[in-house]
Amino acid sequence: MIGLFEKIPTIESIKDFYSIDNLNSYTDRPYSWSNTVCTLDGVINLNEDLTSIGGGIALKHVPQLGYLSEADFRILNAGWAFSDAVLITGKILRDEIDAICKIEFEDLTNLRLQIGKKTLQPLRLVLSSSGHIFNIRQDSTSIDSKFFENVTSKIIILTTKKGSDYLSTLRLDYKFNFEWNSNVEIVIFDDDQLDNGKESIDLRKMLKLLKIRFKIDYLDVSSGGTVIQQFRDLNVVDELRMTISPQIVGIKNSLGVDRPTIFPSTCKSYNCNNSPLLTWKGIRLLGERMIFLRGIYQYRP
Ligand SMILES: NC(=O)C1=CN([C@@H]2O[C@H](COP(=O)(O)OP(=O)(O)OC[C@H]3O[C@@H](n4cnc5c(N)ncnc54)[C@H](O)[C@@H]3O)[C@@H](O)[C@H]2O)C=CC1
Ligand SMILES: Nc1nc(O)c(N)c(N[C@@H]2O[C@H](COP(=O)(O)O)[C@@H](O)[C@H]2O)n1
Repeated sequence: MIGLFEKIPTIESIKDFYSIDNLNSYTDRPYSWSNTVCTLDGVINLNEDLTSIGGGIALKHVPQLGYLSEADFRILNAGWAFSDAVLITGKILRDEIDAICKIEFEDLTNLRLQIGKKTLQPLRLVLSSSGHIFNIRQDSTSIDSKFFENVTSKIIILTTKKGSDYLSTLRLDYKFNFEWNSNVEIVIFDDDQLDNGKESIDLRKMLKLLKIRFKIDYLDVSSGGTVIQQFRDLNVVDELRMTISPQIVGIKNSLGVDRPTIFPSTCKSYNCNNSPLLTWKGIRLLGERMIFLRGIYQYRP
């Protein structure tokens, strides 16, 4: 259960840490885990620029510590390798212009095939009620998006009628300079549920559709805290997977703007009798610095 990771975690160590043997999916939803790297104070994006979060949170550019971020990225990819689909959000695509969410290690795509997956890459799912899934500069007449460049593995955009209408207007207003081909599918949900005055997709309905229509048995939720928290409050996330980066950064950026966190303050209020409890299934330490956690949720009425 407890162990050390190598500087570049080996495929054997990864299988040992993340194996999904003996974990059954459900009839009406996928088995799911969240996948996050955060600081000790729970921050998941320093919000200082529009680059990958590995740079700041996972200490990518700190002298002598860059290997921590490389290991974290490999573990992130490993979560994707064991999944049938990866869920991110429009917010992520707006905040991280480099986000791609594709497995970048050949031994991990091989591992997928060994464990019976039919494709080299999992489906990529984008949740966005508004359809705002691009970072559009004000002065721009075209849109760049690494995520939508050369789409060779399937992307599903989970949105509302309003979001889909917005995406249609974008197609007319902007000259798309990326491929928007038959590998991209838009699924429209009823927008009858309101959250703080904004349309919000019913996540239970979404999960049922993912399971029944898209045959997704294992779902990696690589989204931010807002979505993970909704999953937890609905008791539909089975595991917490988290890399803890050894730094404390404060919940506001240098301009005083709030940073996103893994546990947002809008979370339902629990007490010690009904809070979701975790059992640690795996704990790994890397270089006396970074901690990798894998815990199973126990929900209590
Ligand atoms: N460090 C890490 O591991 C990760 C960091 N991030 C960072 O976290 C930030 C995003 O986190 P959060 O602000 O918590 O946002 P989030 O990624 O949880 O997404 C929130 C957005 O998703 C959409 N959404 C959420 N629930 C929905 C629902 N039920 N129906 C329809 N649409 C829904 C809405 O557009 C909402 O604005 C970004 O800055 C990103 O870079 C994101 C993922 C992982
Ligand atoms: N757990 C974790 N570790 C990292 O190092 C990360 N960058 C993230 N971020 C999430 O992963 C997705 C983007 O990955 P790519 O940079 O495109 O490969 C996106 O969901 C990020 O927020 N998570």
